[in-house]
Amino acid sequence: MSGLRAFQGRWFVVKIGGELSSDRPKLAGSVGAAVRAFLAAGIRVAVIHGGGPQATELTNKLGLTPRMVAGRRVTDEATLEVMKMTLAGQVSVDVAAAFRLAGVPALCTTGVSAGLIDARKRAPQVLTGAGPEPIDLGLVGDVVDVNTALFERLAEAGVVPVLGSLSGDAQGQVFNINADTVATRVAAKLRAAKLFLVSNVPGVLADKNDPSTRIPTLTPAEAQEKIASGVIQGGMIPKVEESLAMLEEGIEAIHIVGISPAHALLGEAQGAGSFGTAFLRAR
Ligand SMILES: Nc1ncnc2c1ncn2[C@@H]1O[C@H](COP(=O)(O)OP(=O)(O)O)[C@@H](O)[C@H]1O
Ligand SMILES: CC(=O)N[C@@H](CCC(=O)OP(=O)(O)O)C(=O)O
Repeated sequence: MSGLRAFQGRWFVVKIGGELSSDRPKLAGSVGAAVRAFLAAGIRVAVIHGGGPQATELTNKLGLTPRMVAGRRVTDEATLEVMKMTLAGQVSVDVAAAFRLAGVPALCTTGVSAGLIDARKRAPQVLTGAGPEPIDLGLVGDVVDVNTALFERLAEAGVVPVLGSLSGDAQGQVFNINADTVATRVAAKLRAAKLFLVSNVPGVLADKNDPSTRIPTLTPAEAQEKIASGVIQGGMIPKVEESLAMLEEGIEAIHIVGISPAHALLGEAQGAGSFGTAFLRAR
């Protein structure tokens, strides 16, 4: 625990993938317990959660067809309704319940609230792995600004802001944003000491089907090579790309870490590369 004291007064941002919210005791015993330890060490904590799997499941139940391009969801009006129901509904409440179980004072909402995350529509752009043409993802946003003053006030009040990855603009439009993207932007704006992307895999794997092949640390060049050679695929591509883009923006270290074992997040916070994959700015 003593190693954590070095981060007193700094921010840690923790992103949890949507699928982790379905097992409340597991989420409470891993991420919840780690966040409690961070707070006890005087660290400020913000949490961003996704809800991709739940959204896909509800989309299918409604008889609609989910469409993902390079790990991002093409979002029309009907899809945005589904994202509101899952991110601001089911997943938000399940995450709140897990943090209650862990004894963490989490205030669960979305980036739309009080302009915590200000966004605008993402212009069509070329996406890695999706061909040479620019892709229009519909009602998908880019983060324009983060209300860091409100994050600070919430932290001073002893509250952990927990945001589903919806955002909005001052005209009242709501946007869907990949939760990894929101987390990297929030961490950069808060000049976080650490960003943790907690997922269902223990880190970046040399063989994505073999959890024993975890790569402890990666330089930006090594990570780019692993994307180009196809070692890093699917949902891991935006995670790694967003991480690399933000490393130069003031975040000291970004860690991709699993939900198992329960002490993985806490252990990774105390020793980079010990339980996950760490991207370090200066190596
Ligand atoms: N080299 C790799 N190492 C680890 N995971 C990988 C790799 N390549 C692809 N993946 C896939 O990326 C997934 C994690 O991304 P994603 O499902 O988007 O996570 P989350 O929902 O937590 O954001 C893993 O479940 C895995 O199938
Ligand atoms: C634009 C975009 O792709 N948004 C994501 C937001 C949720 C998310 O990122 O959830 P996970 O962290 O569980 O993957 C989506 O619609 O799936």
